[in-house]
Amino acid sequence: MGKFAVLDHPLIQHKLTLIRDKKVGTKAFRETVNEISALMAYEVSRDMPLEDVEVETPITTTTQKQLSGKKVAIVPILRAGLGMVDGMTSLIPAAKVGFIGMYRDEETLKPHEYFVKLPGDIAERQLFVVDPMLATGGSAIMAIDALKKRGCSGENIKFACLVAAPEGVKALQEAHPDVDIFTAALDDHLNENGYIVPGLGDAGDRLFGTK
Ligand SMILES: O=c1ccn([C@@H]2O[C@H](COP(=O)(O)O)[C@@H](O)[C@H]2O)c(=O)[nH]1
Ligand SMILES: O=P(O)(O)OP(=O)(O)O
Ligand SMILES: [Mg+2]
Repeated sequence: MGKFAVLDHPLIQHKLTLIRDKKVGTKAFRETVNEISALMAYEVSRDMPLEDVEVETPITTTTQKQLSGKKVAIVPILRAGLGMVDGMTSLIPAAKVGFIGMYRDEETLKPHEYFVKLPGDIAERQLFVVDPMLATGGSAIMAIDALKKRGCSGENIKFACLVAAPEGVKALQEAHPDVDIFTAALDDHLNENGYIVPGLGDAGDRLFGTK
């Protein structure tokens, strides 16, 4: 089974509390989602492999560490996942970005894929799939299905969200037990409309000012 981690760094917790407030407007919501995503990138990338490299400092020659593993791609699930991209790339600037567009049917809560655009070498990369909300888990499961269909291995996929519902974590772990899951908060439950409680509402609408 992949790792499941709640990233409880105080700065992450504090910033997440700020954006749960329904009075927070689009600008502050977007900026804070990016700040949280940067802090999460730091934790999510913690086990990236290193190799020794020789460096000549002004004083001497020394053996130090540099990143050695697979190149990274960040894969936001549109729209809401877009809000996490700038924060992630602020820490991993060389990452490529792939896009999976998905919306949830409001009645059935089933995800519908409407767009996929990925780097050509996606199967060779370490992937960070991002979506602020893991609710039923349907969108994340379908996005990871789409990546596996294109040759990506679950061991190279990490899923990061801001708020997860227990129902979504269970569904994602059952569907993709090889994928690590990181969240800033594990909330209580889903309501009858498929929204996370207490949650923060519809992340896409709050990020882009729609509805
Ligand atoms: O409280 C919520 C719940 C869901 N969303 C949006 O839906 C998908 C995730 O839903 P799944 O049921 O896990 O497929 C996510 O992309 C969000 O955009 C939300 O914003 N707020
Ligand atoms: O999952 P949805 O339907 O909320 O999509 P979006 O992220 O575009 O708001
Ligand atoms: Mg939405």
